[in-house]
Amino acid sequence: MMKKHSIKISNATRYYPGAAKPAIDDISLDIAPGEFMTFLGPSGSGKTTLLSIIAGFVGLNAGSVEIDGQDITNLKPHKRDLGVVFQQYALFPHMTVFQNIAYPLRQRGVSRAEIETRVKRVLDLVQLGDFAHRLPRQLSGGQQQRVALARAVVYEPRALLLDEPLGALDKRLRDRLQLEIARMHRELGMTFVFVTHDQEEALTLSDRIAVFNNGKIMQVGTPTELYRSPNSLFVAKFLGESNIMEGSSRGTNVIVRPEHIHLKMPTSKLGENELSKAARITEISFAGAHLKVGLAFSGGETGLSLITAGNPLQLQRGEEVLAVWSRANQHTVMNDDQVAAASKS
Ligand SMILES: Nc1ncnc2c1ncn2[C@@H]1O[C@H](COP(=O)(O)OP(=O)(O)OP(=O)(O)O)[C@@H](O)[C@H]1O
Repeated sequence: MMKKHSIKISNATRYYPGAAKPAIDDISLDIAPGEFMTFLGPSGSGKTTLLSIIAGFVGLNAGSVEIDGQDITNLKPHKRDLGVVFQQYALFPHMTVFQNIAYPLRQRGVSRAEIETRVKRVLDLVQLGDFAHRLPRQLSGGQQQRVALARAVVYEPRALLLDEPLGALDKRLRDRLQLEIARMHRELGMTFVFVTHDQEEALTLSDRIAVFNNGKIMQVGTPTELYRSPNSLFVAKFLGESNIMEGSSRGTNVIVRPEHIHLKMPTSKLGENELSKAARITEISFAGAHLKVGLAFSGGETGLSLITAGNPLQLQRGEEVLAVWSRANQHTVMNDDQVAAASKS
């Protein structure tokens, strides 16, 4: 188990040359020692820029980065002692797997015997023990990326920064490597900062997720917190499907997750803490254990209900129903611009 390190970003702002608005707009974030932190957000929202700021590849116009309380804002990348893995594997093509992984150790003047031990250990960690003498071109994409992971952790950096490391892989391989990355994080106990635009990947892997939009972090929280209590429409939409309705006060919206919407006959009586809206069924589709029921609410919004398969009500497309949910399962959120404005401190 390695020593665990914290990363602190304070009021970070970065303009790319000539840009009218910042790629990173006054972001502050604390990453705890040993935490698996994911930056999640749409393309262009600033995830890679913030990761590159931590790595030292991109500078800041304002703000600071600290590791364990030490200010590293002006430290050169190679002095930061951070492991980095990008989407493209960037292995040395003429070196074997062993030589690739040994490279950062050789550069640091580690002894031959120690190199032998450490490379073996990380090869086992990424389950490539039998591939030490192959060249990168003799490996699959997934295997190459495992070599890149091994090379990034072999010198025991203070944290591992991963920028869409699974982005170039097909879905099946992606799922497998996700599990391997989760296992590596558990076994190493190291701080991981992981960039993705794939919400499922973020929910599977992360201790906490920072949701990016337009150079700002909209919300930071555990997967459960973000899913159950999103603070904005943006976060609600980005993490799964929701029913979104206008709230009772101005500038607010009410959201309810599809699994919390029950369907009843239009004349049904409501319980004390139940709320409802009239709706017409636009679609019914089978999704394994659930039926997915598409809805058109009376107010014009579209919605979705997930009900356990079996269809006891014999629902039909075109039918008028009552969409019902309990008060405890609805969340009132502010509009996105109000949340973004409030996040500035
Ligand atoms: N080297 C650069 N020069 C100028 N503008 C840049 C540069 N790199 C990124 N940008 C801009 O900064 C903003 C944030 O980009 P960034 O790559 O950080 O987003 P991202 O969330 O990582 O997106 P993606 O998921 O597509 O990688 C974008 O508007 C992008 O066009």
